[in-house]
Amino acid sequence: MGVEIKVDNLSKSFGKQLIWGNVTLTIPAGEVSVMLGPSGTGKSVFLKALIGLLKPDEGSIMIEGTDIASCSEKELYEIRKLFGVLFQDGAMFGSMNLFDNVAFPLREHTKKSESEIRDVVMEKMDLVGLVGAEDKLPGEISGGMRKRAGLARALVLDPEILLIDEPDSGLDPVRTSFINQLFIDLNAQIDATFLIVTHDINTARTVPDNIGLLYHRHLAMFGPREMLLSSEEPVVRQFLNAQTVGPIGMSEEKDADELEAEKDLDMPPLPPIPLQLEPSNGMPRRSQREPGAWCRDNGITPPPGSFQENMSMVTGG
Ligand SMILES: Nc1ncnc2c1ncn2[C@@H]1O[C@H](COP(=O)(O)OP(=O)(O)OP(=O)(O)O)[C@@H](O)[C@H]1O
Repeated sequence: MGVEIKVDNLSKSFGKQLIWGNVTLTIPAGEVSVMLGPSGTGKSVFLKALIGLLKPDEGSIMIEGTDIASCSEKELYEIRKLFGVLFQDGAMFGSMNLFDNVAFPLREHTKKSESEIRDVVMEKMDLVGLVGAEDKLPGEISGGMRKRAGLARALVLDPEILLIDEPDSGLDPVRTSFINQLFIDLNAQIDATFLIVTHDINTARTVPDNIGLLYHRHLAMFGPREMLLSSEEPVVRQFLNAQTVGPIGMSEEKDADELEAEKDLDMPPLPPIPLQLEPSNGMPRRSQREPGAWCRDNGITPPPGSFQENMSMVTGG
């Protein structure tokens, strides 16, 4: 289950404004990947390109032999059936209760009977922990519950790829932890390919198998979590450790004067790499790797104290 997304040399501009160029990466099948980047670097534009809502100017996006960037509307319609999308606010219809919101894609895209629809909806409501809330209106529930309902709706057509746009927006740290745990538990159960766009450094450090970083109109790096968390590359290191020293400034890149002023400042040492979040039932996910395996296989010594239980969260410096 889960399919690979192979992106090659992708570029997108609006008018004269280049959003990003030469983006090349393979999002592995069945794994959880996170895309990070400062505000305005085009993370949402990237998600929209993946589902064919925005056409890139150059490059290809191959999914199961179809190039999303150049295929016909008919092919796009077919390929979109592989996707589930969770938008930032859950994108619920305000006048429909949660049951009808979650049932909506089934009523639109399948010929299932109402009793079959009820079974699927209740199964997905159960997966996201919302059984009992079917009759509630979106306006009557918390932001966290709305996201869960959006997730249930994204799951009803049994997607092979789940795209999730800023799941932590508007959520407190506890709700964010719960929803992160839900993603890991879901990935273990359905084995779909997950791509999560987020600003939350703690999510990026603990949840995914892979991390990507969009910065300054290009993809700075994409690879296994341990590769980025042990990277000395200044942009990656600054962003993933939420530091002020480094090339990223308040409004994207620092200018020459700012960089000159901090040239004698050392970047703080890399913090330990935390353990990756595991499924709550203790059964490993198919794509889960042993802690430290990537570092060991690549001859990298992880920062001291890495992969220990009960490590405190990164708070930056
Ligand atoms: N349809 C559009 N037409 C013109 N410009 C657009 C369009 N969509 C996005 N942009 C521009 O593309 C840039 C990247 O936007 P995007 O929303 O993808 O950034 P982001 O990285 O997701 O930001 P944030 O983290 O703040 O959500 C912005 O400058 C935005 O104004």
